[in-house]
Amino acid sequence: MYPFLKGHGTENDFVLLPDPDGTVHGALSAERVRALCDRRAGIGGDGVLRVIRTAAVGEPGVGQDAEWFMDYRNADGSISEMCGNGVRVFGRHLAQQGLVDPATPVPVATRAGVKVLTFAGGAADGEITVDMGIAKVLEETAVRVGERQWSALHVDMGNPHAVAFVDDLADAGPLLDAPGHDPAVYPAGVNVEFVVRRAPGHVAMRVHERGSGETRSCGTGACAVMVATALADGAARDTAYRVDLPGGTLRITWTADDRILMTGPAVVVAEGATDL
Ligand SMILES: N[C@H](CCC[C@H](N)C(=O)O)C(=O)O
Repeated sequence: MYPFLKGHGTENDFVLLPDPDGTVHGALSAERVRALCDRRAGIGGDGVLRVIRTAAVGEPGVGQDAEWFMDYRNADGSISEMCGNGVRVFGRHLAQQGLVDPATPVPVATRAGVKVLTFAGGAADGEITVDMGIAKVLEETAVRVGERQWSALHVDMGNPHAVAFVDDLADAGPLLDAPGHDPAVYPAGVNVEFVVRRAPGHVAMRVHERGSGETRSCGTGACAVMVATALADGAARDTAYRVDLPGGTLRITWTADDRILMTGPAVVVAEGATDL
């Protein structure tokens, strides 16, 4: 048996695996990740967050400029560079375990670089703001669901996104299969977001995540949505956007120095042991 915890950020939920020195799970197989995320035969989750010291990772490009590394895996076992909701839950766990001090900014290493977390409350309460870094705005592309097609904007938040504005969030129907996309634009797959405007500075979205299917929320996706909307609106920098998702609300700002700040909740709901 080995320990796990369960947590979520706006109902994007994760299985956390404490593995500080990397000796519990070794390479952490895709098969184990799938078993853990299985909502019937396993614990259930949109992904796995392995909690490992950066010094124990040994992956190229994972710098030593943060003590902890978030080893993120999608529910299908695939690796992604970054998870916005996940990094807030990751930080909540570190603070609750007394492994970091929530009174000061907390750097977390990821495959998309170091993200710095700022806690509004203490270790166990209050929202968390993540400096998500610089958004890369790339080309116009398209996504297809069934017979429908929409133009979309390719935004890179460390992971790939296609943001499509729709008239009604139901237009995309039951997002059971991955929306079609141009493999030349997204050779490693893509997270697809459908957005409607609610009011100035206020949008609502649904998301089909690469490697996890439709989820209740996607932090990097909400950032990509905010960037696409702010560009379309011609919004000034430092304009705060409210992004409503099926699982909750995130607040996102594109700062004057071009960084994306995302603020939202993070909760650890359970802990246990498993031999999955
Ligand atoms: N499925 C995404 C990773 C998780 C992103 C999402 N859960 C978030 O909160 O950013 C991908 O393969 O790029």
